[in-house]
Amino acid sequence: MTTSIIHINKKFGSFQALKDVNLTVKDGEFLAILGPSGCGKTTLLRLLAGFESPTDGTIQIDNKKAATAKKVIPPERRNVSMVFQSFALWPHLNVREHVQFAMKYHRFVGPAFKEKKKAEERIDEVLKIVGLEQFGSRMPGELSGGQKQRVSLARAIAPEPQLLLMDEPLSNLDAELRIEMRHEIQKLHRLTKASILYVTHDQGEALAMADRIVVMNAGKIEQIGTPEQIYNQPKTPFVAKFVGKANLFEGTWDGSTFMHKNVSVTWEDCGISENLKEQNLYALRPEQIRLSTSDESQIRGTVVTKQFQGKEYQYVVDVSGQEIVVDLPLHEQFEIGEGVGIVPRM
Ligand SMILES: Nc1ncnc2c1ncn2[C@@H]1O[C@H](COP(=O)(O)OP(=O)(O)OP(=O)(O)O)[C@@H](O)[C@H]1O
Repeated sequence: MTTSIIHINKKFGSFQALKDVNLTVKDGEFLAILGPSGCGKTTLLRLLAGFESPTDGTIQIDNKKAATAKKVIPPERRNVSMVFQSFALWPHLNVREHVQFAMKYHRFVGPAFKEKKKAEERIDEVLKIVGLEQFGSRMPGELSGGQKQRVSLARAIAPEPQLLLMDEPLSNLDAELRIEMRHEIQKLHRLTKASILYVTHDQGEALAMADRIVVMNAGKIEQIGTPEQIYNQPKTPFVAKFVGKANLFEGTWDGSTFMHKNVSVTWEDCGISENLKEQNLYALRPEQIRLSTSDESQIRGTVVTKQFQGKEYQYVVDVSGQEIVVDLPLHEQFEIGEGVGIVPRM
């Protein structure tokens, strides 16, 4: 099933939350919507679920118009399920009843599941998929955060939706559990073969799980691409900074050579996107820089902070007022106050 978002605009009063958004979710694809707080991620998901209507534009699900400014097909008539950040469980239903309820009231449940025995088998199956086969009679109040999120995943996949919408499903879990659940969600994607639209502000989650990432900023799409394209070839300064935490240097490009704006330093192209070149920028991620105490670089600065990160040290170097972030292996140590040169690792 393909879902298309065509020239979508969404206004709340005079505030425009989405600005001419165009996007296609391919059949079976895992698409992450990545962006900072308030950029419009949840609004986009709510439009797809049918909880909001667009101010302008069209949403097409499975080649049918699901929403325009004039007509919106309600959530229960779309073959779509949603998983919420807050789990959204019903306090009076046990685990098994949550899944049962979703299957009973989901209009698209296949005829096979309408038969009681088949429905019971399907409930057993999904509880097994999410690892809750022993917890069927537990009430939500008797479950941990991770188990609650597993219930909401089971409830969402039970009716076999073709599009699964996930709104920051892991953000209420602790760091270790989040990493574990990333694997679970990927497994679930393989098993269900549903298209997944996964909203997150965590770049690690998006890079780890998605087939493609849509980076949003202030209601607009900045870039769409595979995790590798987004990380290695950011097209805009925002994507370079938000996803790769890149340092941006201003200068001029002459073919494949970059000349720094203030000092006579030239750098060869290490895969900078054409769009950044057109803006006369050179992006270097923290791990693409080394520091030097010799005079091999004229871009000189002073180490202002040094933080131990386990596998590396992270330094901030002040270069004429610009803060350059650099990650160095443990054996390349510098001290706060030390004068250093910035050198790309080619
Ligand atoms: N019902 C509403 N009425 C008015 N403004 C709204 C409404 N819903 C969302 N907004 C505004 O639209 C913008 C986008 O909100 P949205 O919830 O989509 O952002 P988000 O990217 O999901 O953020 P977060 O990561 O913090 O959840 C925000 O500025 C928000 O304040």
